[in-house]
Amino acid sequence: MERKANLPPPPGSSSQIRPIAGEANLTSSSSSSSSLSPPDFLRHVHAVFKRHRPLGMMQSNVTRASRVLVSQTEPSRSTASASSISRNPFSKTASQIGTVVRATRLPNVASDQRKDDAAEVVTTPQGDSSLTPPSITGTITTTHGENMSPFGSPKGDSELLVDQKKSSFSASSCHLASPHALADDHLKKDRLASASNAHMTFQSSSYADANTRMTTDTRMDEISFYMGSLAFTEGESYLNTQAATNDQDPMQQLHGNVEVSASSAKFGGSTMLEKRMEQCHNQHYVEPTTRSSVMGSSCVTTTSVHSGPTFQCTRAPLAGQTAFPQQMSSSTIENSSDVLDSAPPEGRGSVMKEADGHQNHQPGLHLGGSVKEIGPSGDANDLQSQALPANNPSSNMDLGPSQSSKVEKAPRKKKYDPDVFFKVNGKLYQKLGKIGSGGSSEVHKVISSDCTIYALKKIKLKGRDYSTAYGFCQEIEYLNKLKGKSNIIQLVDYEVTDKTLLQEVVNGSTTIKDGRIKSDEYIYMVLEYGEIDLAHMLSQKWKEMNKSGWKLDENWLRFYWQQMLEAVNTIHGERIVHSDLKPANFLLVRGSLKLIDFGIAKAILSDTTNIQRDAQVGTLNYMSPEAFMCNEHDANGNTIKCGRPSDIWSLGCILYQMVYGKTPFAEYKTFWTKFKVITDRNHEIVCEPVSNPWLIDLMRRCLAWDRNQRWRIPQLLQHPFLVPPIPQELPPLHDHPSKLLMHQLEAYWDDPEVSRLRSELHEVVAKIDQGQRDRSMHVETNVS
Ligand SMILES: Nc1ncnc2c1ncn2[C@@H]1O[C@H](COP(=O)(O)OP(=O)(O)OP(=O)(O)O)[C@@H](O)[C@H]1O
Repeated sequence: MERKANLPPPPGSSSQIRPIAGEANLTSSSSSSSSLSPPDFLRHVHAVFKRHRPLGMMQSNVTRASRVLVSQTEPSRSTASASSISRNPFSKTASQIGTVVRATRLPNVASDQRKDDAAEVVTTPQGDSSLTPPSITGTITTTHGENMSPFGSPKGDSELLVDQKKSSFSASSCHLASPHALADDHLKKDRLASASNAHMTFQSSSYADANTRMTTDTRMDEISFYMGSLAFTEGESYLNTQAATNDQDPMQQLHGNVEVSASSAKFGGSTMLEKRMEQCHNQHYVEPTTRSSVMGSSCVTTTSVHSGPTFQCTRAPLAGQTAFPQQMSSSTIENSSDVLDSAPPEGRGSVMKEADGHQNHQPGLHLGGSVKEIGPSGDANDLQSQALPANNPSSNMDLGPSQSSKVEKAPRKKKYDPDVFFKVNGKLYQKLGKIGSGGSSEVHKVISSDCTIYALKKIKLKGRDYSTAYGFCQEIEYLNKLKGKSNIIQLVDYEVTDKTLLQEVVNGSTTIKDGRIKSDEYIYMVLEYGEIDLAHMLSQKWKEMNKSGWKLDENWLRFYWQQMLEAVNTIHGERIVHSDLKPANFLLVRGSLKLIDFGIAKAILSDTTNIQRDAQVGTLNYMSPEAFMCNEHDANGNTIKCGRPSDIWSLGCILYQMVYGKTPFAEYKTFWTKFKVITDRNHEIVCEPVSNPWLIDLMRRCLAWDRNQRWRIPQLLQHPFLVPPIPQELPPLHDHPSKLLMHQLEAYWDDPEVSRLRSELHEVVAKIDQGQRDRSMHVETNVS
């Protein structure tokens, strides 16, 4: 993004994670923010206009393993099989899904072949991206002493977001609510700003940066800091569109502002709201409105110069809720110009909808929350019922009786700056930075109008043939199938912009055999956002270990290994083989690993049938022998197929990497040397001794050359490395620790090294026993 440099810096440096404030901090930050006097506040605003924010660190520096796409060896075969079955990737039943066979993903091998060694954990990561933010709980005390209970949210960052918003909200409510009860400084602020006719609409959210997360103790001065970038950056489109509202009906503008005030006033009292409503209706004047907005990496800010200071804040909807009634800031934006739709994103997808997804707004939801809250009568429903018909953006303006007499204007064509926003199904997502890219896609961190952070995967279709593009859509199918599975990244929304492809997908067949997509078409996928992937975590871990000389942390390993197994078990249970398991495809989301990237996943036709690939794909360092030889024939003339065991092999490679810091075939640098050694059944994988011999056993179970010898996930979950055997007989507690140790060592009876240690220990224990006997005899003698 060309405008990166103009954004303010993230809340912490790229290499630091700011500590998350606890409850006390939240409270105090709320109040501190609210106590910032207007001159201070404005000074901060001015000051930050001069500051710059490097966003470059949003993009990962860690080199990653990349998938290799090898040209289809037997395309006709797979095509044939595909043609005989339903190929609708959006079909819902397991049997239908099982019949889907994907077309060759990328026809051009050379152009898509990527570096494959990059994921070695010793690569230098972006140093600061490995920390997992703790989720925040606690209550926030508003300026009115209300305790706002924390929101538990299952969404990516929403816990943090919500808390931050509440924190900001408390600051905002102090301006609007119960003006009579306001502290002097608040009154001064209000007057001062009113005198200058400065209406400031403030919308704030916090969310994680790619590398650091904004803590909940963000103060008003920090928030104003972020506001600084608004005049220079992405907010331009807002600025323009918001400013364009000057030609709107003045009453609409007034009502828009009144509504904001009112919504905020809800939290503390309505006196000021009523006064303002009255003022608006009686005076029939309007100030020229100038607005600008920015969403920096940690804050969304909207300012508008209008009448009276108003701070407002949104709260992100939680899963299961439709929208927050307090979603006023986005509503305000929507009021005047381009809309950040406040409708909850869950469960929407364009592919099954009409192709005109862009116009498929849900106007009732733009201001639904606010309208409910602020009917002049005070009845939450009276304005809701006045919602204008769909696709009429001005419906959001329908805020009071005075409007009904106005002449309706033609709906304004909504514009947005594509450099700043992505639009998916009519919903805008502001770009916050690129967080990754793969062979066929780029992934951006984005923020929605409800201040939720998402990852937006954008797959470029231009130049692809239709069958390849159709294949891309399968990722959507799998993610839909895996909806609700806690260890799989969740798909929130998606859109296929190419109408022909869309039609193909809806029809469930690729009728267009030839021809490429010529125009700029994309597949957009809005995904739950992951803070860091396992590749980064590993490199961070190894850096720490190298620095401190620590040995492998077995419990750390167990913790994540088990989660990886469970995630893969989930997809295998759904008859899906991932086919591209590698550390970069495990994302940490709120402390748990989740599986991503089903771009080359395959459905298993039945439990007894393996997948026959139409292309060799995967990431070389993690590719199983059979993946290299897929579609070839073995010594008995059988076709070599890939299935669940192929994923087990990849898991074995990841485990090996976690243990040794490199993949088992890392030293073989070229494709051909890798191919040769991996497909050689006599090649012995070197496993250096480690402190826990079960670990070596575990790796061997996963990396058995013969796929039939590899353990399945249920077995792996019971492997003694994860579930250490409990000694049959526990020694009495008063026994010497050496005896306890001996009992524990008995669990490892088959390890020669352990049995040597055990016999040594046995001698020690015998001596201890003898010593104890001698001592007790001595005591007895003395006593007698
Ligand atoms: N939901 C997400 N949250 C955060 N980061 C993500 C998310 N999805 C993807 N990424 C980042 O983007 C990178 C590329 O995404 P993904 O693997 O889905 O794309 P791809 O084109 O299939 O890549 P590849 O060809 O390497 O498999 C990931 O490695 C990860 O770092």
